[in-house]
Amino acid sequence: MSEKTLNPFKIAQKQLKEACDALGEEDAVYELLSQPEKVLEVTIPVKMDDGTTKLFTGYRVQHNDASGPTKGGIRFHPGVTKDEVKALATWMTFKCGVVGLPYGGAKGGVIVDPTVLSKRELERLSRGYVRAIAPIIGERRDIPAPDVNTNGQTMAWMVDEYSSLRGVGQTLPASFTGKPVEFGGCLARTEATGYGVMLMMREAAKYKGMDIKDMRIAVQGFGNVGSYAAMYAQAFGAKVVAVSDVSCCLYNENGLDVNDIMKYSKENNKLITGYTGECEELDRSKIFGIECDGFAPCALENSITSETSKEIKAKIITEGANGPTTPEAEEYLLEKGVFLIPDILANSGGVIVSYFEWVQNLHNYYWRFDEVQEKQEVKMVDAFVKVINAMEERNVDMRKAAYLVAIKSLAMPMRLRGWF
Ligand SMILES: NC(=O)C1=CN([C@@H]2O[C@H](COP(=O)(O)OP(=O)(O)OC[C@H]3O[C@@H](n4cnc5c(N)ncnc54)[C@H](O)[C@@H]3O)[C@@H](O)[C@H]2O)C=CC1
Ligand SMILES: O=C(O)CCC(=O)C(=O)O
Repeated sequence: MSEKTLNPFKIAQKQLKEACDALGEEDAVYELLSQPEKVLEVTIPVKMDDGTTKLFTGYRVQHNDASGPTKGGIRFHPGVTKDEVKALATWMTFKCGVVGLPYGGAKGGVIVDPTVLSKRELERLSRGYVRAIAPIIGERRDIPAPDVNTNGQTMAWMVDEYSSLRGVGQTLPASFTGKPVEFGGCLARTEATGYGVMLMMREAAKYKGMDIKDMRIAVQGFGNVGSYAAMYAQAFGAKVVAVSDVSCCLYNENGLDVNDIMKYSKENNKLITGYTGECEELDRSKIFGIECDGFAPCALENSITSETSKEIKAKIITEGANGPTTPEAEEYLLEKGVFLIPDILANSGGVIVSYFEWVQNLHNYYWRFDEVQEKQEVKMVDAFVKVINAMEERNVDMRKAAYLVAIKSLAMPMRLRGWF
């Protein structure tokens, strides 16, 4: 099996096993966390614009609800598989655990190429998916959010559909997060994941005796996470020398104009190819070999393989994507002395601000943009310090340390509930 097609669920289980062994936890902790509690597979019939009906396969996986309702995004992508959604749900449990949110993990996915669907077809698919998973979700049970190829608009359709289905004669905004601000969304949620990725780059730089202002940074993926990661890297004073997406890599050793590229990509079907500002357009694979100090993979799983890791020049990697580094690549990078901030910590900003959105929806009281970012920063920097302490105390790498922190916080409620 090539590393690109490695089963992410097997990787998640391996990461968990290693951390449980390092902690000396009872076998029951590994057993309980190694399998999701619920896996729902659904078939969604969608009436297409040409009058035909197409069937789509979707999943919702709830991994563990010991600490609270489950939480996690919904992905629309042709490469979605049941095991990928199981892995993403598992990682969500540890992500919520490491930053201390009162949630367990979940994730959803639909096998679809959304780029070939019209807006109307996408709306019908989103509503159909919600009708199919409605029996197992809810604002106190499992709260979905956006992920790859879904956004605030998708969430708005889903809240609308879910609220009518529940038939209580009222809108239920807390049933989904990542909604548009005009429809119960939270200020700073759109920016949250990318902002958090660069908060972690900044803290990692400090820990390594560097200053983010002196860093050259490269970002893979220019969607929600990657574009805001690049924007905040620049806002923190770093030089963003390269960004890439599925279409190409843009490079300028003197620094790119990230805001201008964001504007261009919005007007160009969310792609950066053809941008005519000051830079070179390279093949997307060139992002790995860019001369830089910090690298943020913000696209999909398994992009840093044993092959691409050999090209990476960065001293710090912050994983904006979920599962971007294969175990083989990680081993090589750690041996080389690269400081790697794992996904469950680095990209936790999204679910942290989703939690803030949920709290605001339940209270119908809304916070300012700067209040949200301040609260996000406090949570992430606290978690960073906890993980660094665990790393130093136990002499393990950052990923294992993050799992140790998360597993400790998960084992207690499971024990108190009498699950083992
Ligand atoms: N949206 C969120 O709040 C969160 C997302 N994540 C993770 O971050 C990653 C990205 O998610 P989003 O930005 O939301 O998705 P998105 O759909 O907004 O963007 C994905 C980006 O990746 C690019 N891409 C796809 N294949 C690529 C390839 N082979 N090479 C280079 N670029 C490629 C796309 O062109 C696009 O720019 C995913 O792993 C997701 O699970 C993690 C935490 C929260
Ligand atoms: O915002 C959320 O609730 C979940 C975000 C997500 O799917 C993730 O962190 O991978």
